[in-house]
Amino acid sequence: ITATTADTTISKTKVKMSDENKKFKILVTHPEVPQEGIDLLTRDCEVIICQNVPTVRAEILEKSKGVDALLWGGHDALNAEALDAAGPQLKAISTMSAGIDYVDVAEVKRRKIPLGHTPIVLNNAVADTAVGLLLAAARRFHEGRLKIETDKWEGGHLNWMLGQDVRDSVVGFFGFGGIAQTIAKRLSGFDIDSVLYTTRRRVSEDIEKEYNAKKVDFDTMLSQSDFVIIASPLTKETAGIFNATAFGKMKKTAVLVNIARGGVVNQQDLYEALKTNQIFAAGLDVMTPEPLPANDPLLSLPNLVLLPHLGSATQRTRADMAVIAAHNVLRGLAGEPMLSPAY
Ligand SMILES: O=C(O)[C@H](O)CO
Repeated sequence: ITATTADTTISKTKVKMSDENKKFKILVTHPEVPQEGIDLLTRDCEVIICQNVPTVRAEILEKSKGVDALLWGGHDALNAEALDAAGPQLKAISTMSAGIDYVDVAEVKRRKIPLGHTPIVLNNAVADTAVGLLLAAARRFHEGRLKIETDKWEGGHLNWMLGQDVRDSVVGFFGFGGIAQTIAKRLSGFDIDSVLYTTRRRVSEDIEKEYNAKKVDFDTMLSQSDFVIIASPLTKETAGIFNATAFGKMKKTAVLVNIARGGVVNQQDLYEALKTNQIFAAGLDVMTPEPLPANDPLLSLPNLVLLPHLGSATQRTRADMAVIAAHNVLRGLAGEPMLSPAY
């Protein structure tokens, strides 16, 4: 098994018993963690599973008391309070997500607790979602549906509801890790011209060559891209970076896609940019807050395609995430390096 392909066959990870020859105790904080992951944990350990959906913090804190490991199934804050509730015997934690913006990583690190997460196995599913949003926004799928619903289908025109072409376009990425590269791979099949990317570190020359990609600064990426795809983690540095100033630098024909975290975008500024046609359209899988209330002004925009954070939501991907998270936890308990360590 590797972190790239979650193989659900029997793993080689063998968990040693603790000193007292008792089984390690693991809390799974979400009742819907796929069985494939639970099966791995129950082979050698005692597993406690929280019962509430959506998760109830009090239940998680109560049940985590005295456990050796946590499989953190939801996006609840994983902070000092949660670590204190578990107690000093806690030896390993894994989330079941790629993004870990809800984890106080510094605090986990300070306590020297190995922390894992589940990137890579969701690259394909999230990239599919990104391409879907890009096409839907560029070709006005949501607006088209609204036209039909409101009896405004204007037959007979040649220039009605024209969208943006993907072929020969320049695609800009904010963040160019595994998910972004998987999106670029898919888009190369749409005959795009080139990729511009903004990251802290340059990717390898081989990767640049493969995707005809060039590292540029943020402003250049914004001003020269026909499509701008946000694929970066949410950090202090990236929070709200897509604001009025950024939208002002983008082409009027540009399409924005966000499959990362809602907090990277200043949503009020995005609303204005779409409402005033400063940019052409946007497709968001992530927003602030989640769930977005049904009366949010964003829902009134015809040039905005919205999805309720479905990026990694396929059966296979969820199962893969559970398997990787389970292996992370088991390896942490065994004192071995995790499959995908978060730090
Ligand atoms: O970060 C992730 O893994 C995705 O957003 C799904 O939670």
